[in-house]
Amino acid sequence: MIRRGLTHLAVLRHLAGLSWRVSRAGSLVTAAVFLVVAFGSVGVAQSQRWLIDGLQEHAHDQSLTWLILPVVVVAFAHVASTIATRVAAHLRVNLVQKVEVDLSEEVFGHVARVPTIKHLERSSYLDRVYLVAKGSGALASYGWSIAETGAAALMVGLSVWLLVLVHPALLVLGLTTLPLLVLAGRGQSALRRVNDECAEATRLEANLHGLCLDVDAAKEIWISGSGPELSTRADRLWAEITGAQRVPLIRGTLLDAAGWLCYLVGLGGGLALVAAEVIAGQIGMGALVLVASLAAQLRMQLWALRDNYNRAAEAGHVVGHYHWLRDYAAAFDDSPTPAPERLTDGITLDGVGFRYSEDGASVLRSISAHLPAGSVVGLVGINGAGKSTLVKLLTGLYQPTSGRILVDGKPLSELGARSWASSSCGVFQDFARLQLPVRESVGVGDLAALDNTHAIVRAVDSAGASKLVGALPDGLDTQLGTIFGGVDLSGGQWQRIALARGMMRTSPLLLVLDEPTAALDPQAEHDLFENFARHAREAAARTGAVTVLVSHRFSTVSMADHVIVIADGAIVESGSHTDLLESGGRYAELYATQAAAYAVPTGKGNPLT
Ligand SMILES: Nc1ncnc2c1ncn2[C@@H]1O[C@H](COP(=O)(O)OP(=O)(O)OP(=O)(O)O)[C@@H](O)[C@H]1O
Repeated sequence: MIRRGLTHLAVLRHLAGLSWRVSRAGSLVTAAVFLVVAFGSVGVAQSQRWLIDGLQEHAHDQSLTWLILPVVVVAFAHVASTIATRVAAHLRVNLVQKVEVDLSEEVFGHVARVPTIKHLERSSYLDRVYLVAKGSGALASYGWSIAETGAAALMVGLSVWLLVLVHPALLVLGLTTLPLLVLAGRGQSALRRVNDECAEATRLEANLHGLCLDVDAAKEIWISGSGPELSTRADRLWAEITGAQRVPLIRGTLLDAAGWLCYLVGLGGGLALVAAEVIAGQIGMGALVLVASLAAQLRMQLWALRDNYNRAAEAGHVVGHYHWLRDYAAAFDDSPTPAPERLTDGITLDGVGFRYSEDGASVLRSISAHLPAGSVVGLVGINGAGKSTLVKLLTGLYQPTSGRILVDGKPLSELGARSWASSSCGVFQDFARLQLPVRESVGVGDLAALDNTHAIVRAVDSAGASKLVGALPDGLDTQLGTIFGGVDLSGGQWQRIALARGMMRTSPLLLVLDEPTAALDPQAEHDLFENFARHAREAAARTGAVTVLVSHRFSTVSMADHVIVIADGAIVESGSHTDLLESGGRYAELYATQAAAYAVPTGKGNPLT
């Protein structure tokens, strides 16, 4: 409980800092106007009482000069309160919007700075990231919502106090406001719980609708005619979500109505009591006007208090998710030992096992192998054998569930995922099509060299993409992709751009090529490997880099120094291409099947050596 309170305080301090940073003057002026609003409405009621009491006191005076001051004060209080309320709302919205922009950047910054991908592949993590991103608007106004809740509570308190001054029994009217506040909060918190539970369904619904607008999915959706079905499924999900929200919404409305009923009974009783006192001559007419005026204001103040409280509670709920994300990202900040400058021994897999979730099946089992510094290692296996998963572990995107990976004898887990990520480069089978100008789409492969045209041209050349880029209307400055009015590329051309991106780093310790040539024609593949061979040799000479090559094409795999065959998550064979062919095992079997199907040439020339 105390820890939770401290967490909320820390987040509030952080938000105040953000607000101060985006606009000092705005923060100060908003706070000042906000105080005027907080005390303004009580001032209005009090000045009205002063005016009415004055009327009774001077009932027999001929001169009306005493009236000037109270009338001016009442008019001023009204005008000031109305203007200040509008100005405060405007200033607040303006300030909160600016804070929200910073906060959203921060949230996506946290997501981007996590060097692993578990949080992007696990639905429970994605739900929380989604809830933080969706709630950043509420979170940005957390401080103001609390302050406005406090101010509204103060106004309610002052109004009740003025009522008690008229007659102590009116305290009961004040007490009748409590059920309204307590009951309204209950309904909202039940709704928040349902929204959390529906986070996955909400993401799925948005995803299904998004598919209908996705240019890559459009072809399949159109040919299969699945568009209406996808839309129906999305609508069904939406109906489920709104159905789940219905019960807490109805419950909340009923509780709200019960709270207001309680207040109205108190108000009726209070007005009747004061009217009786006025008739009996116990108190003045001004008191009745004050009670009527305060009762009207109290209703507005209660609305404000309830709404602000709900907003603050909503933001407070997001704090938990926000803090989780911050902690999760910060856990990767410590890099006790940076990655070495170069590899001397290589990378060792020591009994590595892995499963994607605690209750899921083992995807890798007891993998032990040594990948010598400067070598090219091929990974072979049928679909789903575990090759890409092993690559994810080698690049530090996931931690092994059992066993360890050693880099020059040091556990990879101790190197710090970020440091190791910046020492790795590569291309993955599900490469990204970054719809940016070519120089950026390639340059982001090494952020430090993003403005280095020479480095970008070299990478484009290494990926065999010079001819492609030369033919584009603005060369390196050509915008890629049609979403932003640029040029679209073929699958193989996109893959070359991804390859160029993967070749931006010139001194990596680990090069990964996971199905790098799947979309390339045979000539392009041959050219690419000649270029790649040069890149790998240079990297091996400079840093002792290990190259891991995943491919279903045996003409490609045969270029590796060492081949590891994986089946059902375990190593079933390893050795050189020649040795494995001679041993007549699993590798030879797969090779023969492919040779029969595609007539693979049997030449053993290896451009990597
Ligand atoms: N993010 C994930 N969450 C859960 N299971 C996964 C995930 N990614 C892969 N798997 C499972 O892990 C197993 C191995 O997948 P992996 O992608 O490593 O195989 P692969 O050998 O690279 O296959 P392919 O040749 O088809 O690329 C498969 O059964 C797959 O369903």
